[in-house]
Amino acid sequence: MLLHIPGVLSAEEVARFRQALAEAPWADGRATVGPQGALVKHNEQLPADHPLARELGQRIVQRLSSHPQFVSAALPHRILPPLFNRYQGGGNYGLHVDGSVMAMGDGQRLRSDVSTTLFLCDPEDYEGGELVVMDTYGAHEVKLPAGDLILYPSTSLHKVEPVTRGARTCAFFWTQSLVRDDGQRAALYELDQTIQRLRARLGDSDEVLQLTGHYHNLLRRWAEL
Ligand SMILES: O=C(O)CCC(=O)C(=O)O
Ligand SMILES: [Fe+2]
Repeated sequence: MLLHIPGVLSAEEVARFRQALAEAPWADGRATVGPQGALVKHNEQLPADHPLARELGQRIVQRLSSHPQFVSAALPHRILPPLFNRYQGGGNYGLHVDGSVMAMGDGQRLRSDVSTTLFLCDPEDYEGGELVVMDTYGAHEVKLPAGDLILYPSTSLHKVEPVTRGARTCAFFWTQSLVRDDGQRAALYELDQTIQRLRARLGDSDEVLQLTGHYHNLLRRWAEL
């Protein structure tokens, strides 16, 4: 499931993030990639252990942990501390698949189920730089307003097209979901969203309560803790 979630950060928050990141010590993005990715990755990243990356990353995780739509879609078990990247002057990231098991930094490991890009610049700030995600229906080009995010299954091949004018700055991170299978997660998301709409129309009727029970019983079946 590819899902666009708008307005995760406000315009003021994005401006503060961008101001702080403009003065950050950007480094070669190949520092955090395996041998296959290193061949196709041409961007810059803020080092993961830089205090600014930690502080801004924590704010993003905090926001998302209480964001009903993100929680419903990703069913997060663990979120890898967000990283920040920048592409400019032809910078790009060729077709790749994200690593399946990642080090959390605190000794724990995380299985990447859901990949996320949170845009910190607007489409008119740069030329190119589309995130292209492949699925059985073909290639999906994603270029969102600042403050919006896209989530997509970590099982997908994807790439970032060359940025030929301006700069593209984003936060990106991986989530280990309670439910590893994308199809099961998508079914739970759609069921949850339908229940929310029914509840808004009918209140907590018996049927809404029963459907909520079905939702939790499916999650109970599929969740891995
Ligand atoms: O910049 C992006 O939107 C995605 C980055 C990416 O695919 C990665 O770092 O693995
Ligand atoms: Fe990637």
